[in-house]
Amino acid sequence: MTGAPHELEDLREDDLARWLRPRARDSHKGDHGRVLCIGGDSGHGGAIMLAAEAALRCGAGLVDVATHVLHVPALLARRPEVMAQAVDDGRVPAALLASADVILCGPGLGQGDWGAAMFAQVLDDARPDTRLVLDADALNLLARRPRALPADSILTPHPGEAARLLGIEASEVQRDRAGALQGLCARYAAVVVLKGAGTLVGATGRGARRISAGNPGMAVGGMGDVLAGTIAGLCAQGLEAADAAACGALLHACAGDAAAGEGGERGLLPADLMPWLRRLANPQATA
Ligand SMILES: NC(=O)C1=CN([C@@H]2O[C@H](COP(=O)(O)OP(=O)(O)OC[C@H]3O[C@@H](n4cnc5c(N)ncnc54)[C@H](OP(=O)(O)O)[C@@H]3O)[C@@H](O)[C@H]2O)[C@@H](O)CC1
Ligand SMILES: Nc1ncnc2c1ncn2[C@@H]1O[C@H](COP(=O)(O)OP(=O)(O)O)[C@@H](O)[C@H]1O
Repeated sequence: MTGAPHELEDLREDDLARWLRPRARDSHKGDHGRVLCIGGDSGHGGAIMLAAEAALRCGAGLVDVATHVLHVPALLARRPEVMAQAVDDGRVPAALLASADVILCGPGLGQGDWGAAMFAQVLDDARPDTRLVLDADALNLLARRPRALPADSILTPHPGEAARLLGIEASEVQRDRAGALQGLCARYAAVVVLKGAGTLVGATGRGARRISAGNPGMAVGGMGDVLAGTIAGLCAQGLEAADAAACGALLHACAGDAAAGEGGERGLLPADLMPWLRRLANPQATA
């Protein structure tokens, strides 16, 4: 993000090619990063599955998942490429934390003891150079007990979560989305993606970016989980935090529009975005 703090840059689909360059012919999976997805408490297994699949479809080299024991068979049946580990005691295996380039924490995590313990473990024990993407219940836990975050952490609140993080009402966030974005970046010293129609992406001291792609068909449970996985997958491939957040939000919104173009907005499902994420993540191939 290069703009002065007061500038607002509108991003369009063409901008994807700025960040999504062709791969080196001799690259291997280790070059494309390892993402650890943490979440999916009882009743919310789909959230972490969608996030993990999105990370893979955006090109992450390796994806681990730490989730509730109940969800492991379904996850592996749907996506055998994911390396899933059951966590029943609220402790993520140390080896998983140590090997992650990016940790996505929050989709379906819940706010009970199980999720809270893993969230605290991530903040306490992740390597200092591991990038964090915090979504959904990780944001709710952070709002309940604010803590300093590692540099360049990425937060992906919807207006309800943004309101909890700022201690205000969601209607106030929506009345002044740019102000709320600025407030979140400053309060948490993080890169922030404020979701919703006209998603805004910001980071302290830099101009915000706005994404007008996306459509109301995307207003359905699980769509934000796909976004979080998308951003984590791009981060793992070496994009800087602010660029991974902007590129991920743009890619996700354009995939939502492409998928809606096929069958309409109403009834659009988060999983419908997966083939489009892949296609749009290779802009040179589709140009
Ligand atoms: N398949 C799965 O496994 C799925 C699992 N999921 C997982 O479930 C977990 C909890 O998710 P959740 O949806 O229950 O809680 P959350 O999103 O905080 O909503 C609660 C309240 O917040 C508000 N609010 C929300 N959006 C708003 C907006 N745009 N603008 C303004 N306000 C907004 C709104 O309050 P209201 O305005 O109705 O008072 C709403 O009722 C989480 O971990 C997630 O990953 C889901 O992703 C679904 C699919
Ligand atoms: N009307 C809309 N226009 C554009 N994008 C939307 C619209 N409604 C929702 N979205 C997008 O869909 C996603 C919804 O995320 P979120 O509310 O976190 O859902 P969930 O928590 O169920 O996964 C966000 O990326 C948001 O920007």
